[in-house]
Amino acid sequence: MSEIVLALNDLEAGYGRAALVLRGLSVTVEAGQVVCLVGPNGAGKSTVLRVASGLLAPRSGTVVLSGEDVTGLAPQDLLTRGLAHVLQGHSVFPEMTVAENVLLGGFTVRDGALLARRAERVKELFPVVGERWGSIAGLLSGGQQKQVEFARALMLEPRVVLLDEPSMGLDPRTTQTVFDQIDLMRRTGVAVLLVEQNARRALETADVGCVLDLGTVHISGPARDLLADPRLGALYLGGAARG
Ligand SMILES: Nc1ncnc2c1ncn2[C@@H]1O[C@H](COP(=O)(O)OP(=O)(O)OP(=O)(O)O)[C@@H](O)[C@H]1O
Repeated sequence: MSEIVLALNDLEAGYGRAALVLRGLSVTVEAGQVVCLVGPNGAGKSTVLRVASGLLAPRSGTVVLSGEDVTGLAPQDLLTRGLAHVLQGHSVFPEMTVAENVLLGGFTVRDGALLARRAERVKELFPVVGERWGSIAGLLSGGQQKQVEFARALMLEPRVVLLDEPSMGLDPRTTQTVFDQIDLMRRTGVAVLLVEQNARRALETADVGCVLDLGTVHISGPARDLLADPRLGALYLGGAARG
């Protein structure tokens, strides 16, 4: 078994005085593995990512990053420890250039030569980022902006990347590119925890799938098995499962 990079253990979390959204949820992600969370709207998928990245403190349970208990640390601290969160929707700074957006991701790197090497690496991984390096980010298409966000997230060479609905609003061809990039991240050894509405497409890319229901992991297993699981076919995959 590969190294467990991220372990979410028995999490309970919610917003204000409202009822708990997560009720004893546990998920682990290994190095070089894509784990996908699927489930109905409001199941708590984004909430899992918010707790993992420090945006929301859990009421109980732990977040363990590479063996270290990081529960309750701020997002900035988690980022410098190797956990990056690519939020839902577009989070590029539209008035800034692609270069400025990407280099922001390396904000803690003081060594200029190292920063330049990291920038070259992400340009290789995401060719469109290199091609549009000097362009104003807001002028790029949605799919291109998503790749700028991925590039920015990789500038600190994270061990784990949380991706919230990366294909949202993208056409099928661009969605394919985004999933190809997720596959590429995995092959560089990054652990990916992915939330996707497009459950079928996500499970086709993921190694492991977790179905959330009532604030906990209802079903989990190899993504390929879940794709063939009749319980999922009817509920989340838009019809009967393919055999
Ligand atoms: N900032 C917030 N304040 C209060 N309640 C919230 C907040 N964000 C989410 N919730 C509630 O928490 C529950 C889970 O939301 P969450 O966004 O995690 O679900 P999700 O599974 O990601 O849904 P979707 O697939 O629709 O994006 C929902 O009932 C939602 O209304």
